[in-house]
Amino acid sequence: MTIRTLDDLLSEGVAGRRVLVRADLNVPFDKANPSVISDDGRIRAVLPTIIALRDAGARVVVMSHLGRPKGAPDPKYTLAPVAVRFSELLGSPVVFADDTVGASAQDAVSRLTDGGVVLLENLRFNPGETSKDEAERGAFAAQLAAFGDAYVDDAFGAVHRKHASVYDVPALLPHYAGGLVLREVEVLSTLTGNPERPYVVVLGGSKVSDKLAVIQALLPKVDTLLIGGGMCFTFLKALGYEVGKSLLEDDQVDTCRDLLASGKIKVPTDVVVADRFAADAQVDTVTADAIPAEWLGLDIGPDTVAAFAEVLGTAKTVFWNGPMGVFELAPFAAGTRGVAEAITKVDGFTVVGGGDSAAAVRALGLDESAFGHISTGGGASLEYLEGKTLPGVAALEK
Ligand SMILES: Nc1ncnc2c1ncn2[C@@H]1O[C@H](COP(=O)(O)OP(=O)(O)O)[C@@H](O)[C@H]1O
Ligand SMILES: O=C(OP(=O)(O)O)[C@H](O)COP(=O)(O)O
Repeated sequence: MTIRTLDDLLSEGVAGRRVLVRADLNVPFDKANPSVISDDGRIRAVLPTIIALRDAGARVVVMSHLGRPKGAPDPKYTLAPVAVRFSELLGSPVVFADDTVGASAQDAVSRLTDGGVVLLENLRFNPGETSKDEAERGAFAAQLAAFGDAYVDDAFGAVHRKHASVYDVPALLPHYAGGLVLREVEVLSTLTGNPERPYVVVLGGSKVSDKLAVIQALLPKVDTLLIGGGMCFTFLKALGYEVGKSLLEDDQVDTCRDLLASGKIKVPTDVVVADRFAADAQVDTVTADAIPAEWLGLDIGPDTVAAFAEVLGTAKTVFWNGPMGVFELAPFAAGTRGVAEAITKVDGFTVVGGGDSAAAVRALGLDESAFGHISTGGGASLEYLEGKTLPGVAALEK
């Protein structure tokens, strides 16, 4: 099945046409200063698509989610600061609509002139975006589709979500893949064929339940899986250790025990623990079987970094998603830094995927060019590597 691309749309001519672009502007904010964007990589990643459309005279309507609000407006998750940064990077105005499909959005879209850009408020403020009910999703999709004459998906980080803006809108409009989606899929496809071995996958981060589901499918394809970050504690619990107040998916402990039986998974042997989730917390490094009851694990320890680096030293293909610890706070950044540095030394093809993982590479001042590819999508990359059909890609193929 062929996918029509942004270039196809541009060659059809877009001057004066309204083009609805799904972007993934789900950027991280500074933990100490929550109104400040700490990494604008995802905004930069979609700029070529927006610039091409703007310069061709399209009327561009951009839509995105931010975080995981619960289907209702929540000021904590407004895209307003993203619109400001977006406009700075674009070098031209971005009109922010302070609702998604309501009066403000309708007004902003109706006032668009050729080459103008509107950003709608967070899609997830509307329950229809993420609903499992097809009719509810479809109704929201119809409201969004009314804003466009064509649809471009350049939200690689969200193509694994069967959400209205990703899956249902393309069924209602002529649809095209943006350059970012095409490039990401092209690079990741080199890992699904016959990756050079040893093939090592490193997983961390905080979206524990999402990722535990992926591990099962990924295990047969990889030689070694290194587990750090928030997800390691469910595995440590499966080994019979107490994990204090660390992130834990209690109902997944049995699954983790089964996964460990594969013999391919390495988990931390030491952990950096803290008495609370804060940069000025009391901090200690303990063996993985000695996490104090009231404390929480916020990074992998130095012995684990050394053991992971040894495995990575022999790897020929590496995929890494999810920070090894809370790298945003200095006392918990060493694990992520150590593993990232080990990956930069790999004599083979390396891919880093995920909004926060890519942000970590930049925040820690690592050389981005030392990685083979830095993907904007963590969960999306993982599901692609797992061999799953991605709803967003399937919708573009139809
Ligand atoms: N031990 C831990 N406990 C709590 N949060 C963690 C831990 N280790 C890493 N994290 C957090 O995980 C977040 C990133 O997770 P995730 O969204 O899954 O990664 P990505 O965006 O790269 O896919 C970071 O903000 C980091 O602070
Ligand atoms: O941040 C994202 O994914 P990632 O953390 O897996 O890279 C995407 O914006 C998707 O967000 P979601 O996992 O809340 O659907």
